[in-house]
Amino acid sequence: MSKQMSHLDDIPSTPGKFKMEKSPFVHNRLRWHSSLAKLTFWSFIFLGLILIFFFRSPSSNPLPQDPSRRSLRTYNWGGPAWEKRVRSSACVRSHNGISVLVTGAAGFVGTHVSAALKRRGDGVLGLDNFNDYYDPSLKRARQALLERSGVFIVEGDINDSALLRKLFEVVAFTHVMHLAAQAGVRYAMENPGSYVHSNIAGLVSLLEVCKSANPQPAIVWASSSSVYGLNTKVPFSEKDRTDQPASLYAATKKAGEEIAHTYNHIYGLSLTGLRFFTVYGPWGRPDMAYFFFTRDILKGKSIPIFEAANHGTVARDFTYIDDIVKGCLAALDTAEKSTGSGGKKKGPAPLRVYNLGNTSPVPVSDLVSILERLLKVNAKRDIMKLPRNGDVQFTHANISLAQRELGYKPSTDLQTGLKKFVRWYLGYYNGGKKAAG
Ligand SMILES: O=C(O)[C@H]1O[C@H](OP(=O)(O)OP(=O)(O)OC[C@H]2O[C@@H](n3ccc(=O)[nH]c3=O)[C@H](O)[C@@H]2O)[C@H](O)[C@@H](O)[C@@H]1O
Repeated sequence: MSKQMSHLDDIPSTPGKFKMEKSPFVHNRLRWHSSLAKLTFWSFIFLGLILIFFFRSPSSNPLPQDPSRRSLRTYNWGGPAWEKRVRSSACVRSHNGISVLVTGAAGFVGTHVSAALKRRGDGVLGLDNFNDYYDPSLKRARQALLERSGVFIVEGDINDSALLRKLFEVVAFTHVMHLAAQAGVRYAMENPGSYVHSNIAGLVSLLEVCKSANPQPAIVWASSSSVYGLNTKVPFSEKDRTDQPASLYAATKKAGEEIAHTYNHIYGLSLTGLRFFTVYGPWGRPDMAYFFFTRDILKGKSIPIFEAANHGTVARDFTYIDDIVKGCLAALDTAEKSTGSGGKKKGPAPLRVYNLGNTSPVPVSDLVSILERLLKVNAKRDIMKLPRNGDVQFTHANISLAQRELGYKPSTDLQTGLKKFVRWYLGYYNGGKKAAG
């Protein structure tokens, strides 16, 4: 050890009592030494903080309360028992049946489509992240319903590529019915990130896995009537312009249609987008107007009814769930195979888009009148100007393409459909006594 070092070692530990050496060399060494000590000290503190954070991290404590951080949730999957359930649920039980991965299976449309597929003997495996955009207990009740008919819902996110790859490893799905999405037009202004997460990143994650699967599945997925945005030509036909979305929700669905084009073009994936028009019915979504109007009419709360400028009517082409389910099954049945394999395109594959609507728009105020009659309660109407929150004034589907190519023929008018909804609602929420989310 050098002399100088031993001298430095003799420095008193109380800095205030230390007399500075004149030599600049000694001065620098001293500063270096004390900075090293400080650095070590702070590194320990920092490491300690990281360890504390790690052990309290969301893996064991998901953050369902914060919707923008839903992606941080982790799910348990894997293992022989889990694989057995996956295989058994996806097992085809009818001659010429198909095996379908249904994403968003605990959702409104997902539950109905899964049940219908299972009923006719197809293999069905559900996937859902059970997020808390609306009351998750409703999703759990739908899950219980599906479980009773033999459909297993894997808990996980479509952004989890490892999980998706595992599912395709366990089952050679012939089809994917992709219904997992962040829905709702107005909520996009509150939580834009969740739309990008589910409707764009999630879609790409799913298509990436589908493109590499061998065999590649055919994919049918939920687009939306909202892609017509500010289009004023009615009824809306698939050939009309869709480049003026009025909400971020609509923009992400439109982006989905363009992304579908790319994966079809490069990888030969068979892709069918279905533009749903305001789907309603039993087991529906509590964020939709017909649902929370029912809840609030029963509670005696006033309901906001939007109207356009100059008392202009706001109307929707409300479409009953059973008609939508028939359209979904027909889209799956007519989807030709994807042509690629192992991520390589072998030839052109179909790329389709269909309107699934009811072809008869109903003003929102008429929807409220029907509900009043069915519930036998007068609504407290609060007529207000259509807020600038992404809503469009009206929707109206031209369904001739779906009629021709899918045999789609909606047969439920709003009065009949709402009657079925109200019957379910009163039963499910115990005559309105149980709280509706
Ligand atoms: O078909 C579609 O493309 C879309 O249909 C619905 O969106 P929307 O038609 O806006 O359905 P609701 O939120 O149930 O609204 C229905 C009607 O009630 C009106 N409304 C809504 C809320 C409210 O407080 N007051 C009110 O008058 C809306 O302006 C709209 O005309 C779904 O929420 C979307 O996920 C779906 O993609």
